[in-house]
Amino acid sequence: MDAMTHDLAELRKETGIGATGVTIDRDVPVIDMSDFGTRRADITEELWQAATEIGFFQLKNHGIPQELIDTAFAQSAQLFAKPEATKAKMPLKPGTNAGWEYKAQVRPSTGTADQKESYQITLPRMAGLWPDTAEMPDFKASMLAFERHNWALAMRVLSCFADKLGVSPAVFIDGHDPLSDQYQSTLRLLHYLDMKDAKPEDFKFWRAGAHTDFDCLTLLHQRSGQGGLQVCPGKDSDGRVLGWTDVPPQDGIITCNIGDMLMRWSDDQLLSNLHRVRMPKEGESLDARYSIAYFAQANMDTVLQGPAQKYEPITAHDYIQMRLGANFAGKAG
Ligand SMILES: O=C(O)CCC(=O)C(=O)O
Ligand SMILES: [Fe+2]
Repeated sequence: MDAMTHDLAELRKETGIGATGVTIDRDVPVIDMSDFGTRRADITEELWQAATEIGFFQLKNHGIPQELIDTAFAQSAQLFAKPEATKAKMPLKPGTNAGWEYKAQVRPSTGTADQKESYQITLPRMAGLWPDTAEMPDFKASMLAFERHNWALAMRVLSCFADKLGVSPAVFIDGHDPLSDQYQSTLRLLHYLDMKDAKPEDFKFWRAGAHTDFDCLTLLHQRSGQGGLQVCPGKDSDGRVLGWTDVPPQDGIITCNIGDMLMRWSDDQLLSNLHRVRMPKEGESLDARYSIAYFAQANMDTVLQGPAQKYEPITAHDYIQMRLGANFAGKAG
């Protein structure tokens, strides 16, 4: 096939959100958060540009101690290494974002389950869902500390967006108040399965199928050498063929994306775009992959409405219910 027929064939095959698409090299901006107190205005401009143009950015010198991140990953690996019967005592109740699940998340974009297990922490919903303290004495304290640090960083980023939106930072900070029983931000520990003994056909699945996040802002911690995250800034998509960009993990860097809730809350100024986790390619490590995501999601009773009032006001609770409903109807999300 010559290049042009090949391109056309590729174009026909690779359409739709769940398809492989094409790979495009491009940079996801890395934003330096150091000296935030004095550099706030500049940092705000950089965050705003990235969030309004592609919806993805990376943070360095973000202030979360590396030791806390390493401990959270070590505790996560210990948890996932426990026997299935132990983990099954902490089952995820669908729609709660709390507890453990194994290959239970089916993405509407692909119709198949993500090749992963996850354990999710949503603080007001954790009764009976923490691992046994005798077996994992440091788990809960490490996760609580890590969760709070992620919350604080997320609020710092949201405060910058508040400045540009012309609203008080309190709109976001009170809207994600962690002391409220309405709090529904989530720390999600992720374990993508080892592919060393996998069959060739297993590689046609996704570690995480293409989706946008429901929340306001996601902070994603990755481990270097454990790549696979790909992002798709909408505006570069070529017709219906989507262009995907690898975001290789780097030590000390947190990858962030805007979620659907903040897109609505900002009257569509801040962009929630597609991302996914692909299988390892030939020559890449077939080991398990671990990542940890913090989803800053407004409290259930927070009313979402942007400054330009483009959409009707809606509580974050009703918004999530609406999105879950759309998922069951087979739409992307
Ligand atoms: O594990 C990753 O790299 C991405 C996870 C993700 O996008 C999600 O859980 O929403
Ligand atoms: Fe995601």
